[in-house]
Amino acid sequence: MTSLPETTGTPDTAPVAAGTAPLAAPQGWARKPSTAPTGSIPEHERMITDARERIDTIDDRIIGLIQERSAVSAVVQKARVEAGGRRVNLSREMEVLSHYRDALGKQGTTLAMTLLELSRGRV
Ligand SMILES: C=C(O[C@@H]1C=C(C(=O)O)C=C[C@H]1O)C(=O)O
Repeated sequence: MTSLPETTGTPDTAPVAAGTAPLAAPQGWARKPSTAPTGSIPEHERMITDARERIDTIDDRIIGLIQERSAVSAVVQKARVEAGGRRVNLSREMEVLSHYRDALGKQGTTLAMTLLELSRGRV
């Protein structure tokens, strides 16, 4: 089976700060002429198909984790409401947003807001 290339070597851009999208591809991604025999599936097509299968598998895991997160969040919300509190706790939500922003940058905040909405509905 064709293995996916590792991303090696020094990127041709400096490491990007959190919240900044890297624009340039790492070195080693330059276009090469195809050496595939006529009529066969080109190497890059197989590599893309393999990589997309991996992406679909990763996405399934992410979706499962989001569902698990929502279920755990619902337990916390229910317990608080049953104890006479509010379902939403904004200071805790700020911690969640900071966690994602620190790890992923500006889009991390957007992602965390979507996760919170999936976990507790719109406020
Ligand atoms: C789960 C909680 O309840 C709500 C849901 C949160 C979440 O899904 O992360 C965070 C804060 C609360 O608005 C909690 O307070 O921890």
